[in-house]
Order: sequence, then C-alpha cells, then structure tokens
Amino acid sequence: MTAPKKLAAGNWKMNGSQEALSEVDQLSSAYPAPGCGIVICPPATLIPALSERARGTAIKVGAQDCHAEVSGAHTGDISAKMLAEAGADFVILGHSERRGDHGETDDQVRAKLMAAVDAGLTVIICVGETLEQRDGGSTLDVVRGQLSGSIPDGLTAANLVVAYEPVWAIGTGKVPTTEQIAEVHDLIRSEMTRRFADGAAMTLLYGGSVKAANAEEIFAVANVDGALVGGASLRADDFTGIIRALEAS
Ligand SMILES: O=C[C@H](O)COP(=O)(O)O
Repeated sequence: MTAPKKLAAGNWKMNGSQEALSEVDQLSSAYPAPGCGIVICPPATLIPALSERARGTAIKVGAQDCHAEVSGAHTGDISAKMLAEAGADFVILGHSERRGDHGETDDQVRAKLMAAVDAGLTVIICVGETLEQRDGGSTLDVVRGQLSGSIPDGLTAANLVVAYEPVWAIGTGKVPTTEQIAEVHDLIRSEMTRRFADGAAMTLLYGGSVKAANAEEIFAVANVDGALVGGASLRADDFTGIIRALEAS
C-alpha cells in the first residue's frame, strides 16, 4: 500500500456504530475519483464491515493501534497481521491518547511500527507536544525526540506517514498559528529527509481541531500534505469540506 502524497485521514477514535458505516457511501459517491487519498480509521470492530463497504471505492480503511507481536498471550490486543486480514491498509500508532491513556513509550511505538510494516500496513505515526511543553519552549526537542525514538530506520514514503498533533489542540477547538504549524512541519520534513532517501516525498499530516472552516488555511502551510481528523471525520458533511479543501490545495 503506497501512501498518497495528499491524504485526509479520519480517526473515529472510540466512536461510531454499524449505522455510521453509511458515511463511506456518502464519501464514495461524493468522491468517486478524489484528488487526494481518503482513509477512515474506525474502531477495530468495524474494520471488516467498513472495508467490505469501501471495496471498489477510493476509500481506504485504517486501524487505531496494534500490538507489537504477531500472536500470543496478550488478552484484548490485536496484531497488525490480524488488522491487515480484517481489511486495514493503514494503522495509526503513537497517538497521544495511546501515549497518555496507556502509557505507551517511544520504544513500544517503535516496536509496533516495525510489526505493522512487516504486516504490510502503512503507518500514520503521531508526534506532538503538550501545552506545558510548548509553554516551556521545548516543542521542537519533544517532537525531535519522538521522531527519533518512535521511528526505526529503513522506512519509505510507501509505509510511513507522519502526523503532527499538538496535544493541546486535539478536540479543544484550539489550533496553532500557521507559523507554529510550519515550524514543526519544517522540522519533521528535515528530519525525514536526513534519515530517509525519499523523506522529501513522505506525507506529513497536521491534526488537532481541523474543520472545514480552517482546512484551507492549514493546507496552505508548507510541508502540510493533509490532515488527521478526529471529531470532524465523524460526519460525512464535515469531512467532505476538509477533503474539498485538500483537493484544492
Ligand atoms: O487523530 C485525530 C486527532 O486526535 C485530532 O482530533 P480532533 O480533530 O477531534 O481535534
């Protein structure tokens, strides 16, 4: 699975039900041949039904986490191979809600990432600072540390997408200035270019309170190739506004 350069990824988090699957029908009829990639990451229970529904459309399906092992005694966990078998092409890893709620470390995220790539998934890896870290002036150091700690060597633009998600902007309606987004995206681009032969071609997403109303401004920022969208991905009407802005960018 090759990551499209422009990508709108919807993270449903722990939301959605069988009824929500019709969002795929709305998106695929609105975008039979979209000018960007579209990925929906529902809760794991909905992956098989959603991927069945998305078959033959431009919409891809992703998961929100995976275990680092292929199988074994890990009650409640799901391996990357299982997610791929269920129909996922992508997996989000290292989201701040996983790092916060489950205490995931960079080392654990890195192990999951290697397992996901082995299973043929494209990884959307999340990095971003807390408000305390931003106020303390350590944003770039924090992001640099997460990138080096969470991302192993040997990856390509085909299997790695990086999402910058300032923790304080997630679900809060607060959005960094375009200068703040640009500063971090420039850092991520230069780190990816330094480490990977095709780092210049890697897809870099911004995430945190992206809405149709602010998408155009965010997509105009250098090195922003799309968005990882939470709340506004839950309704096709809201998500299509963001996709439209990305297509036009
Ligand atoms: O994964 C998505 C992000 O956490 C952003 O969520 P949000 O768009 O609801 O702020």
